[in-house]
Amino acid sequence: MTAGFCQRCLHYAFDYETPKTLVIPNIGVGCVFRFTQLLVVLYVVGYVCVVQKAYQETDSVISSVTTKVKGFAFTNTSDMDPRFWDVADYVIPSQGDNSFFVLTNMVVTPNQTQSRCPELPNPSTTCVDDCDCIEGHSDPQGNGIQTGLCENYSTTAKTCEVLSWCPLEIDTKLPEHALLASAENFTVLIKNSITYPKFNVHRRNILPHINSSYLKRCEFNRATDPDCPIFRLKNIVSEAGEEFQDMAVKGGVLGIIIDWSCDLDWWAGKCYPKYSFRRLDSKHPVNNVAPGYNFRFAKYYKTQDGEETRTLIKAYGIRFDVIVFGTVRPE
Ligand SMILES: Nc1ncnc2c1ncn2[C@@H]1O[C@H](COP(=O)(O)OP(=O)(O)OP(=O)(O)O)[C@@H](O)[C@H]1O
Repeated sequence: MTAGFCQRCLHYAFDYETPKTLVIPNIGVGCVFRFTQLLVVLYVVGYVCVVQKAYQETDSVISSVTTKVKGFAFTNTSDMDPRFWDVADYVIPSQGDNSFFVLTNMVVTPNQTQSRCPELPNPSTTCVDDCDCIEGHSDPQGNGIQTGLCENYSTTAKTCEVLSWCPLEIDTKLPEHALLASAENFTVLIKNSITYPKFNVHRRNILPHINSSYLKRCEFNRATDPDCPIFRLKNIVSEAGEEFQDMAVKGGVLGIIIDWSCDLDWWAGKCYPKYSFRRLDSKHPVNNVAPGYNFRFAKYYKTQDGEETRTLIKAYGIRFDVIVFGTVRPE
């Protein structure tokens, strides 16, 4: 037992081992072997080194974006008094976080006061007498808090009365053609500064060769003015493959994508913004439930006798989100 153990130890310590080379003189096997070697070399040199440049360190972009929209519109419809619009009227809010919203269509309900009025008729608000209405009941889909009374909405319909801002908004009256159709000719200046902190690279999309007189008159055009940071809204929407007037009716979200991927290798040496545009809210061709983008806001007034009134606006429009991305590859 002990002798066997000692013998195994001696073999382990003093046996000499060497691999034996087997040569297979066969063209087919040789071709497969060389082809596999070639694939490995192509992957390492071609893809990892040349395409991916995996030998380089990379850094991600830090960016700041500001926008300024310009343009005027004039509306003269039967629903509203003739009205002139400038940027302070149609960009809501006036400053956004990497985005700006341009009002294109709306439902306006003027002269609302805090009072009582019959609800808009629908299966849950129609009533025959007061017993059908519950005092204090409020439905988030409704327009106010029920008073418990059943009132005449029209000569043919009775609905539960609500405490609310009356008269109530009737948003089925959304104009079929966008009210601010001329918003397509508004322009936006996008100022974008970026930093790659690891490599101390700073750039802005107003490139060094752009002077103020050029900035006053230029407009982005992929062929003729690819460096101009002023974009016409219609062109942004059409480059995203959409029709401005269609999108303006119910609103939507559009992405302005700025790619700052830089390669600072001496033979590449480029670090310019590349612009692209795409619609971000899903426009499903079949399921067209709840399309577009809208929200409500109000402007408040006081009448001469001190009563508070407001104009409610259900605003439809296009929100433009500026999305900046990129990585830098240093020399
Ligand atoms: N949306 C836009 N469309 C066209 N030009 C624009 C737009 N926004 C700014 N500009 C022009 O770009 C230049 C730089 O704009 P910036 O906002 O930095 O300066 P500004 O003097 O405050 O501009 P302004 O007083 O004209 O609003 C100005 O000549 C300005 O008129």
